[in-house]
Amino acid sequence: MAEMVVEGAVTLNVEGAFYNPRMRLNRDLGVAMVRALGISDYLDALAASGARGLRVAKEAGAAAVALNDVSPRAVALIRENARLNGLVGCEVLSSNANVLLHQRRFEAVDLDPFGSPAPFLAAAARSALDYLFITATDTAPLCGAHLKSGIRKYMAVPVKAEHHREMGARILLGAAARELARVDKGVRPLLTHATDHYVRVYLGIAKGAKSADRALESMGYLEQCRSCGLWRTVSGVGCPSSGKCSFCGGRAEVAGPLWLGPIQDPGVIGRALAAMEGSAARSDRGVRLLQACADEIDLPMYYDHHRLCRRFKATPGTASDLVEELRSLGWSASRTHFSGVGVKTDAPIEVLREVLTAPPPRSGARGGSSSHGP
Ligand SMILES: C[S@@+](CC[C@H](N)C(=O)[O-])C[C@H]1O[C@@H](n2cnc3c(N)ncnc32)[C@H](O)[C@@H]1O
Ligand SMILES: [Zn+2]
Repeated sequence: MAEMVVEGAVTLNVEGAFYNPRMRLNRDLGVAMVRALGISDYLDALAASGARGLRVAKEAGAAAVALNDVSPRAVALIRENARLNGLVGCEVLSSNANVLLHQRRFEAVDLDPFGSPAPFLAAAARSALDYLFITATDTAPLCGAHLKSGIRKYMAVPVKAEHHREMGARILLGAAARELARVDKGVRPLLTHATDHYVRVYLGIAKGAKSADRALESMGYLEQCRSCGLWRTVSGVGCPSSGKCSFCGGRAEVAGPLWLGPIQDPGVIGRALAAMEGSAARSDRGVRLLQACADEIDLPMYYDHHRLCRRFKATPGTASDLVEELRSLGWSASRTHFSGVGVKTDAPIEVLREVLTAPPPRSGARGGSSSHGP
């Protein structure tokens, strides 16, 4: 029996294999990124119905696309769907992904597992020559809600905090960077987003021990205050934590190791935007998400505007007002795709408190005369 769906430029029979229509945006962006990066040799390592890999073959024009799944039913469907869409040139494989990834090398490897990608990271780090794309739907372990599971899967301690979505992305990026470093490869995140129930990262890979060493310089820890929400980053392999918040004296917890380096490449994202704008699978949400990722300032973590206002007993304006006020004082600030109420800034927390608790009209603070400018 056939259960047909149309997604992007392909028609798929998804009867008896995993197919999640809510992941369409994830696949739309994947196609746009493959086009933006000009990838010609791509492996969909956990392909299910083949939705992702077949769309890459059809819409991104990648010359050599391989699709793999360990399930015989999935493999039969991938073959059928490849035929149905005139994509008989695609290679269909039926291996345990870890065996395949140890046996062969691909320009780009895409991991889209059930839950955590952790069981596949080591083999994928070996196989991927230039690009590694990873989806993780185990957001509770990544973000700190299931602490022990996070530690087991990613050998890192996530701290549950207001910026938990970015915490999850950076724990995943850190785990990938360390796996790649083990095989003398350095990593450069090109696009990172946390959307709906998953985190998705697109990594560029640079070969060589020196590249790996350079990438590991972006690893570190995050000291997080339980009381006031202040955080500070600590780069390097050791984490000298006082255990005490320097702002309010509250208890500070340590998260990590995690990735503290840049997570977006606006140049690549701009090309993905152009690819998406010109494609049949253009989606408003996809365009908005890419634009937001390109526009956010690339510093670790963000504040939740509502929580900041509650903490400082401030009358809430909007997150955009706060961004504008910080910018007018000379600080870097932006909204973030991670949260509708998130604010990223390099301003210290003292400045945030002053800005939020300044007597109205807050616009009186504009004009750049503050002694707190950078
Ligand atoms: C979440 S689904 C993939 C969804 C697909 N990428 C998409 O976009 O529609 C995960 C797939 O991984 C397959 N799988 C699980 N463990 C595997 C393994 N060790 N090797 C290969 N395939 C595996 C499952 O059979 C399942 O079809
Ligand atoms: Zn504090």
